[in-house]
Amino acid sequence: MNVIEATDLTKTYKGVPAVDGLTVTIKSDAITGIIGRNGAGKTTLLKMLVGFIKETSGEMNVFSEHPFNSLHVSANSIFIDDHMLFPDALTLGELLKEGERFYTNWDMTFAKTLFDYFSFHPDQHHNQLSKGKKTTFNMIFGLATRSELTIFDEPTTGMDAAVRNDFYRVLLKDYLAHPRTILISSHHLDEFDHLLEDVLLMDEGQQVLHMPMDDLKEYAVSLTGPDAVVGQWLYDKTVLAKKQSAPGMMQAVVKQDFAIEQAERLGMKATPVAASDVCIYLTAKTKGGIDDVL
Ligand SMILES: Nc1ncnc2c1ncn2[C@@H]1O[C@H](COP(=O)(O)OP(=O)(O)OP(=O)(O)O)[C@@H](O)[C@H]1O
Repeated sequence: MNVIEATDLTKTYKGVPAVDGLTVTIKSDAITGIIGRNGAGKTTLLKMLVGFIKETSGEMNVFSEHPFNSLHVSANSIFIDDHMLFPDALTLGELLKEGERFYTNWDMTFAKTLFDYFSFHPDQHHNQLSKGKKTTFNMIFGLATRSELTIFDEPTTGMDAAVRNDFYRVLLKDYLAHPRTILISSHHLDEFDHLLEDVLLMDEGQQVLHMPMDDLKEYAVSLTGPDAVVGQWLYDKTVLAKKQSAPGMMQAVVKQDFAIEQAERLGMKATPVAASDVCIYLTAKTKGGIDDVL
């Protein structure tokens, strides 16, 4: 079943598209990564899905309802990012109690276990926490809601490496015990690719690809060999990147839609390309790198 269905979805700001004609379906009970470079439109898409902002055009359904102003969508979804606002007057302990009051699936035992593990104190206030502690509390709150649609927008901002590892482990364990639809947006696919079932890669408000993580891992291959051999091989292939790897030798990253043994028989060395690198190649700008402008 699909929790999210969007057709030709567009959001513009002063005529400039942030999300640009996106057609996508997201299936239920899976963890999907929303990946893209800065400004790709990830946050804008996610905020439309939870009804925080309204689309400019196109159609969108979440739990078969239009999410903007939908009580059903807001009661069954949560959007977690590092700007989450909580009332300053309430302590962290009181915030957990409010969570329990509002969210029907709230798990207080789970929330308190994590609260203690990460050394929070019930009398602390959210606005007095450090940046990393704020995102850690937000993560606890978001997971404890057990919302049918749980969205993390850049969830590990400010967390140190140990807390980031803990976050991904907790997320996976909790998801396996309580499957639900989880979206995680990030630039850093390599950090959490082991959690994902599907990946939606965005660029300039549009979908670049949307596929199972396992397929993305095999999407491309790197071939290295003599210039003439690789050059000849590439003429009917989809080339993601190429460079001179040594004098007379070329390295090319190509879409893997051929039998690798064929390339190896011609003397090329084939090596796998990590899913995160595939995303980087597919969204690389053609203007060149920073070294070309400075
Ligand atoms: N409230 C707004 N007013 C005007 N432009 C906006 C607004 N929100 C987003 N944009 C623009 O829309 C585009 C997409 O922004 P968005 O925040 O959705 O991207 P993102 O993929 O989440 O980026 P990042 O990874 O940097 O957080 C950007 O060009 C951004 O400047």
